[in-house]
Amino acid sequence: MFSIFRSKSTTEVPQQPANPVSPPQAREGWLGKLRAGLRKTGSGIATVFTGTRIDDALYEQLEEALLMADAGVKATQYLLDDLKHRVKESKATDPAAVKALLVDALTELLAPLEQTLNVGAHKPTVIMVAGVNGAGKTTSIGKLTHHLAEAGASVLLAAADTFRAAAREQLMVWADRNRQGTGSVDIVHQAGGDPASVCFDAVSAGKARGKDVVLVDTAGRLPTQLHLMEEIKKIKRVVQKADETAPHEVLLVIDGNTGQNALTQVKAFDEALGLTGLIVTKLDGTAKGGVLAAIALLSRERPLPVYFIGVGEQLDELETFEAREFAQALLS
Ligand SMILES: Nc1nc2c(ncn2[C@@H]2O[C@H](COP(=O)(O)OP(=O)(O)OP(=O)(O)O)[C@@H](O)[C@H]2O)c(=O)[nH]1
Repeated sequence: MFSIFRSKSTTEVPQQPANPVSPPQAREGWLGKLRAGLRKTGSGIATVFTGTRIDDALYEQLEEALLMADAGVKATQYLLDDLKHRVKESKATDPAAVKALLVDALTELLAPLEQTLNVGAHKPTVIMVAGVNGAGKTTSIGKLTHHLAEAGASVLLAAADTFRAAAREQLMVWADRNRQGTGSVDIVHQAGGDPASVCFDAVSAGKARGKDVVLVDTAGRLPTQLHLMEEIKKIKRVVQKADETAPHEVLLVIDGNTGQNALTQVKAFDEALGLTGLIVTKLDGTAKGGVLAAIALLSRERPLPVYFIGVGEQLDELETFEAREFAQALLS
C-alpha cells in the first residue's frame, strides 16, 4: 500500500511503511516557499501585533486583516472570540503573545483538515479530480502522479477532458515526465469521445492491468453550468459501473486565489459528487490564504480534508497540509 508523502496518526488504512518523498530538508525548502507565498496574506495580519497594547483597536485591526485575507465573516468572528478567550485565560499582556495565541487558535481550527490520503486499500484506487476551469487540476494530477510513481505505484491517467486537445496533451506531457520515476504511468485518452466512456475504459483497463491507482482528470466546469455538472455526475456513475467500489476518492481542486467563492464551489461540487477531500493550489503568492479558515469552519458540519496544497508549477511543489505549519506560515 502507498501512503502519499508520509504517514500520520490519522491514517485509517493499514499500510506498509510509506516511501516518504519529502525528507525533512525538502519539506523545509517547501515551507520557505509557503511562507513566502503567504506573505501577501500574512503581512496584513502580522502588522496588527507590532504595537504595544492589547486593546479594542488591536482586535478591530485584526478583524479587518482577517477579512482582507478572505477568512470570511464567520471564521473571522470565530477566531476573534476564540482568541479573546485565550488571551483572558493566559493573562497575556503584550501583542506578541497574542500573535502566538492566534497561531494556536488557527492551528486548532485547521487541524481537522489535516489528513493523509491513502491509496492501496483498493486496487486500483480510483481518484476522481474535479474543479472549475484553470484551478490546477491537471498540474496537481501531474504532481500527484510523480509522487506516486516515485513511491513505486503504477498509475493510469484518464484524460476525461476529451474536447480540449490541449488538456489531453498537457496530461500526456505530465505522464511522460513521470515515466522517469520507478512506477509505471499509462494514459487512456480519446479525442472528442464521451468523457464518461473514457473513464469507463480507464477504470476497466486499470483493473485489467493491475494498476495501483487510476487518476481521472475531468474538464473544468463552473457550478452554474448545469449541463456540465450533470456530465460530471454521469462520469461518477459510469466509473461506478466499471468498479462498483469506485470512485474511492473524489477530490475538488480549489485555486487559493479564489477567496470566499471557494465555499460556493465546495458546496456545489459536494452536492453533485459527494466530495472526499480538497487540494488547494496556488498558495504561492496569494493574498487570500485565510480562505482555509473559512473552509475549516465549513468542515465542522461536513468534514473535508485538505489532502494537498500546491505552491508552484513544478513537480515537487505539492505538499501535504499541516495545520500548524500553515498557521505559522500565515502569520510569519
Ligand atoms: N503558481 C502556481 N501555479 C499553479 C499551481 N497549480 C497550477 N498552476 C498553474 O495554473 C494554471 C492552470 O493549471 P491547470 O493544471 O491547467 O488547471 P486545470 O484545472 O487542469 O485547467 P482546465 O483543465 O482548463 O480546467 C497553469 O498555468 C498551472 O501551471 C500552483 O500551485 N502554483
